[in-house]
Amino acid sequence: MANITILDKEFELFIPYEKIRSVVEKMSDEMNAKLEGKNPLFLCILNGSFMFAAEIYKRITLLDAEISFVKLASYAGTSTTGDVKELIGLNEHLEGRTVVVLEDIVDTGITIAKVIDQIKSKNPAEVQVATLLLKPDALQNEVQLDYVGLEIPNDFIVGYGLDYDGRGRNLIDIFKVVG
Ligand SMILES: O=P(O)(O)OC[C@H]1O[C@H](OP(=O)(O)OP(=O)(O)O)[C@H](O)[C@@H]1O
Ligand SMILES: Nc1nc2[nH]cnc2c(=O)[nH]1
Repeated sequence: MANITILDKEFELFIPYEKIRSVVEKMSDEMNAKLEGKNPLFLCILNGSFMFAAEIYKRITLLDAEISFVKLASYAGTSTTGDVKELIGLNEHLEGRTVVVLEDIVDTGITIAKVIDQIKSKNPAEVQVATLLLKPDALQNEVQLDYVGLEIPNDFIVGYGLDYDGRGRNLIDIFKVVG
């Protein structure tokens, strides 16, 4: 496939959709087995995870499963640490529930660590974390990951929900930056 250009960057095909689909199928099989008999709440972390979450969730066969959509929003905090991030859109009571976080990518691990902290503060019975992609060489801290689709090198990627400056989320395959 020919390279594509988004804004000022060139990208080459990296993970074709057929590969993504087989990874998603394997992950959802694993979740169906591990979550049997539970009433799990899947939490899609917007924006990037919308496509991954939809494809996982339609393969979840548990009749007691539920899904919700949340976003980690930044706002100018007054704390000395500067940037404060808060999970918004979470209306469900998490107390006593099994929560399964759905992320498209864990890069530095900063986002998922914040998400896990905020979910745990609401006293769920258990938190499980699923990510389609993991960049092991970029991870800054150890993070809890229960389901990992693919480990990838530390290159910038777009497609399948992931954007470059708002563009490229609609690409069905995943592309990586050239150069
Ligand atoms: O491990 P990290 O280095 O924290 O990076 C991972 C996060 O980066 C992306 O989100 P982004 O902040 O770009 O927002 P978006 O999902 O709305 O595109 C992605 O969806 C993850 O949530
Ligand atoms: N689009 C995109 N978002 C990211 N967030 C963290 N890593 C990445 C990446 O490689 N691509």
